[in-house]
Amino acid sequence: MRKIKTIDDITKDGAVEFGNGYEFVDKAEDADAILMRSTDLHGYELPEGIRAIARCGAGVNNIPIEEYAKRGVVVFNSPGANANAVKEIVLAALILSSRGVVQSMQWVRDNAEDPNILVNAEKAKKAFVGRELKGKRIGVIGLGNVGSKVANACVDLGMDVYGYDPFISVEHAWALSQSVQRVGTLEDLCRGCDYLTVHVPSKADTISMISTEQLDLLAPGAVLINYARETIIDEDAVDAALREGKLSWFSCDFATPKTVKMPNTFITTHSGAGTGEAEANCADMAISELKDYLENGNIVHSVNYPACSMGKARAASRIACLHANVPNMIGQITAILAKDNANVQRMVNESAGENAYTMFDTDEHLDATTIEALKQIPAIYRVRVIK
Ligand SMILES: NC(=O)C1=CN([C@@H]2O[C@H](COP(=O)(O)OP(=O)(O)OC[C@H]3O[C@@H](n4cnc5c(N)ncnc54)[C@H](O)[C@@H]3O)[C@@H](O)[C@H]2O)C=CC1
Ligand SMILES: O=C(O)C(=O)COP(=O)(O)O
Repeated sequence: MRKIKTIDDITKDGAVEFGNGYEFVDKAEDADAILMRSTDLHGYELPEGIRAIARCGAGVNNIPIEEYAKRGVVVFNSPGANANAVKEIVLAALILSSRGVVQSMQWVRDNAEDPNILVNAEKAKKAFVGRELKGKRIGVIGLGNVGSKVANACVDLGMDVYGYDPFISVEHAWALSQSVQRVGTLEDLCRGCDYLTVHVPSKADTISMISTEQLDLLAPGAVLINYARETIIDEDAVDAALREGKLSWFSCDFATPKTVKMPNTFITTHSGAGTGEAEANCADMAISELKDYLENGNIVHSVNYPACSMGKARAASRIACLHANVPNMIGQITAILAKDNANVQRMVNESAGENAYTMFDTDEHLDATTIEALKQIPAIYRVRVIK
């Protein structure tokens, strides 16, 4: 029986299904793998037995992925599985930031006792006059799973859409409408925008990427939308821009001690991915990633190890080595296998950044001393006997 520990409510109704051969455990100490969402694992004491973590969702800034890589723990996410949910809430934010919908509804509630409300509403409505999105200029920062969908939807709304993403994938470049105009610098993107929306991960080069310098380039009375992470905007700069009227509105998904005090701001409860469909998509993807890794050693959608696949484990034995991406690893591994006279059927070696993965099938089971010798190679973080 393989054992799974869940952290966070993976779905609203609690339903998560791994199928035969798996059971859920209460303590991470008893588990082989963790299925989780947004809990911050920095400072968490990860038990030695954990081999893999799957984050149901896109952002992994809540997980110390490099530290875990060095401990031989593969971290997965579920790219794209919640992107449509985020796209839809960003479209809502665009409209709510432009049309006084919430304020007008509030007026109606506040005047519910007025017997002449129908007539008085006609007089009140001028306070809620907004502007249309059609023809306005929007800058989209990050054209990945969410950003590319948002950009295309804004084209469909008749907006003048500009995109900035120096690392755009070929897949997302293909998916982008030809009407989205790509620009080469953040400054060129921001210049003259009526709307700016951010869809980048939180990492060293995106922390506070929207600050006074960028806000000053926007059109007067622009709208800023942040459904990515709170760290991406400089909160003091956004607060000042709102108070000075440089920004007319700010919509974000992150209630921080500072955002909650900002004027002209709508804040949701980190609900960008909060649909039943997104929860189910993320859980399905994360569960199949964990199962393929635990049962076959295959790695799909990892954020700290390379993709690597040898299909189902059918040979007598399958071994996986998680190690540093340094020279002569294959030489050292095969030298140990040669000593054991092991016949390797297939071997795959892949690397990504500082980390690498070597997986091989052999005709017979390796003996314990061979496995121990593999573990003793200095740059090896973990050896898994999958079968
Ligand atoms: N509010 C919510 O519930 C949700 C928030 N998110 C956040 O949104 C982020 C984006 O999500 P996805 O689009 O699914 O991720 P993704 O990985 O598909 O796309 C991110 C894009 O940002 C680009 N990028 C990276 N660094 C950049 C930089 N310095 N400048 C410009 N572009 C840069 C990448 O090249 C990539 O195309 C996630 O990392 C997460 O933090 C994602 C899903 C739900
Ligand atoms: O996918 C992401 O990055 C998100 O922010 C969604 O997070 P959640 O699963 O709603 O905790």
